[in-house]
Amino acid sequence: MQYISTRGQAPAVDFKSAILTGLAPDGGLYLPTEWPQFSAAELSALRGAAYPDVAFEVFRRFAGDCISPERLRALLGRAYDDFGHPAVAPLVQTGPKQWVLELFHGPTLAFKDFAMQAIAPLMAHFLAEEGRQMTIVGATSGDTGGAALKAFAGRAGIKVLFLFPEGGVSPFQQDQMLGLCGDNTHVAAVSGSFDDCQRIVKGLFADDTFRDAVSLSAVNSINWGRIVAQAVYYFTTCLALGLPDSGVNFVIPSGNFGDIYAGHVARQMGAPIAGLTIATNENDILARAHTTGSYVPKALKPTITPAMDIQVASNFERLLFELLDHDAAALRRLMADLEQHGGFALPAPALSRFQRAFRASAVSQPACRDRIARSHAATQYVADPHTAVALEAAARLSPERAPQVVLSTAHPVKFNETVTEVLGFCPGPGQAPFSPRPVRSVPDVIANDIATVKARVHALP
Ligand SMILES: Cc1ncc(COP(=O)(O)O)c(C=O)c1O
Ligand SMILES: N[C@@H](CCOP(=O)(O)O)C(=O)O
Repeated sequence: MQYISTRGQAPAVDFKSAILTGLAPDGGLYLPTEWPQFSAAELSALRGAAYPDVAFEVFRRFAGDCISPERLRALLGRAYDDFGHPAVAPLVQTGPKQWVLELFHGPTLAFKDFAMQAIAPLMAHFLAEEGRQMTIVGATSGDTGGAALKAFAGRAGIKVLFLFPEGGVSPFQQDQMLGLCGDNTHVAAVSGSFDDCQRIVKGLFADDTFRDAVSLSAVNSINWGRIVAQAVYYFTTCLALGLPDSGVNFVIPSGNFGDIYAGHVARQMGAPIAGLTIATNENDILARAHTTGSYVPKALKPTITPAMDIQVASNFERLLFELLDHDAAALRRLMADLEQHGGFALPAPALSRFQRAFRASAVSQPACRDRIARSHAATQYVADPHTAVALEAAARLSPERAPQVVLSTAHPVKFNETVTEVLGFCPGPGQAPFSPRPVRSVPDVIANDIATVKARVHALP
């Protein structure tokens, strides 16, 4: 299978190059030239299959020409060993037709573990085959960083540096990242926003000399491997719910548009998905773009859902490419407008496709707090604030025949301040009440500019 760049100015590559490279050399995001399919019979045959077996079937369709089935099965067979729930991605029923898909049973208590635990061994395998080394530089609003540091710790030939916005992640997330720093895993706080961190990472990729000198790669959801790994739980959910004829309605707390885009990929591959709803916080560029077609970032507002405090949603570029009928030149023009003029307007046909394929809802902080309280009162379910954003968006949808699944993207303990403020308590990872540690570590803070980050990367041990 070949992968092309959304910007249309880089050569097509295979799966191995796409995931080792991260971002295409023309600044675009890699996409497959076609959607591999699951037939109805192939899906039915997977009913009751274990999570790693479904993951194998999804990955094999994208990567089968780059890795033997035996090796792929062996790598994925171990990828979910550190998850704290035998179902890996369990469903908890919270209403007659509503389930919460708990994606926080991985080693860092966030949905990012699903992808990192799968792509880290895969990337290490490909890298060893090539006899190469690499430096991964990433941007995080709190969860990607922790999951990546955990998954890549101690991997030979791979250095990792994650940038996060100073004061823009929860205390638990910050402590977790600092605690996961080691010989090859590093973090720095940037005096800026997550969007600044993401802009710096893309800026590093734009400098060919730097990129080659450090053998730069990315494991944010700009990396195609992340999307494949995240598509898996949409399949396992549809399978667990019996592949209903009505399809499944998913509601997804969204920021960088990676998680919901993975749902779109699963749908394109044949998963019975009836609906995909974008749930945003008050940083609502995706919901505004969906309603009006105007994709214009506003000043960032810090919220109680910091992991979604994002204005420029990197994976929206992948969807845009499809909405524009794969017209890379048109996409480049819109991206140039975003960079030079602060935004763009979706052409009318693209907007109407976007509206047909997705629904969207923006949730305020009071509504999010209220939903944490109401969910707990009604069902005893303790939702983290990001999950609560999606629960609130789900409550606003008109009732439908299809089962509704809300993605729970982080354990409540990662945002225990807000949960405790609303409910008076917060469960810890083992369900015991959580008590915060009194002493917190302090990160290095670096300037919000590319030159500083380059120097930092060159100085990595
Ligand atoms: C807890 C949590 N929920 C939701 C999101 C949003 O997901 P995405 O950026 O894939 O849209 C993130 C960040 O990615 C997150 O960490
Ligand atoms: N919320 C994310 C932001 C980065 O998203 P990614 O999916 O592109 O890695 C985080 O927690 O870091």
